Amino acid sequence: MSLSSENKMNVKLNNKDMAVNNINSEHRVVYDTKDLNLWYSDTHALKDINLEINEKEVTAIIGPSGCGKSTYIKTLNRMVELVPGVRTTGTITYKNKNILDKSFKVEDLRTQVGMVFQKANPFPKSIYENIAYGPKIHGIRNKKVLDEIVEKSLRGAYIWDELKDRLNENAYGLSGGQQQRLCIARCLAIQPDVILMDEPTSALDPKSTLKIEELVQELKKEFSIIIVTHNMQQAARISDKTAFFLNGEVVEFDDTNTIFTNPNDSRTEDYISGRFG
Ligand SMILES: Nc1ncnc2c1ncn2[C@@H]1O[C@H](COP(=O)(O)OP(=O)(O)OP(=O)(O)O)[C@@H](O)[C@H]1O
Repeated sequence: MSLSSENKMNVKLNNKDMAVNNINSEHRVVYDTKDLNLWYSDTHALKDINLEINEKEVTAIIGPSGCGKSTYIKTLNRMVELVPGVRTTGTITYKNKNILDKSFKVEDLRTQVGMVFQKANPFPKSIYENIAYGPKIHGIRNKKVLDEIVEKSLRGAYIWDELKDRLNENAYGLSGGQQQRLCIARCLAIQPDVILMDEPTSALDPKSTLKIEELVQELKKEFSIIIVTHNMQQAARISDKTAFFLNGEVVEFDDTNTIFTNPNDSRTEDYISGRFG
């Protein structure tokens, strides 16, 4: 994994730049979802979802409360199956394998797909141990190697300079925004292919939010990122593709620029212009 230098904070956020990015990009599909349905017992939460998510892009999932955004993102790492009574049909192909197939080992997925939650959830351990934990579980014991992983991961999450002299302090002593970037660094330490983010900035102030948004723009050079957000401006600023969910269905999935400037479906237009949701 080669992480970008901390100095590269030159982020292009306006629609024109995004359009140029989209035209120039030729990405392979990282997740191919076909005819996915999901039920929580009797609740039909996802209905006939078909989505091709490209690698090394930011894909935003938007839609009103209860439309199935979190359910979908948690299906991508099979976290959703921890809920009793969940049933799925259809397929999600990741690296040529259907991850919903019973024979697919969920552990294989967890080493390749990291997740960042709405509320930062560091372990009650030192900053260093938070990052070293995953690599240690995967058998890395050499202190020098762990030191390198910790530094690289914190640099990758643009938080090395802030934390390099505090590595032995408890992570609970960090601000909310710092804790969230620490959690992103913890994801990077397992060298994932994909980072799932479920409303990662909804509990943060505008300054911390901006830092995470800038970080996402840098991370997409190395990783595929799927982000659930309630924040329309955020989706418009940072994503390449946007999927609009409503009542468990995908109403529209397209280049973010198209979704926000020229949507096909009147329901998309109504939602992004704030007429409901
Ligand atoms: N653990 C669960 N058990 C039963 N039903 C659930 C569970 N989690 C979600 N649901 C239902 O599935 C549907 C989709 O919920 P989900 O949390 O995916 O929506 P969301 O779009 O992420 O909402 P929000 O924006 O409020 O987080 C809702 O009807 C919800 O009540």
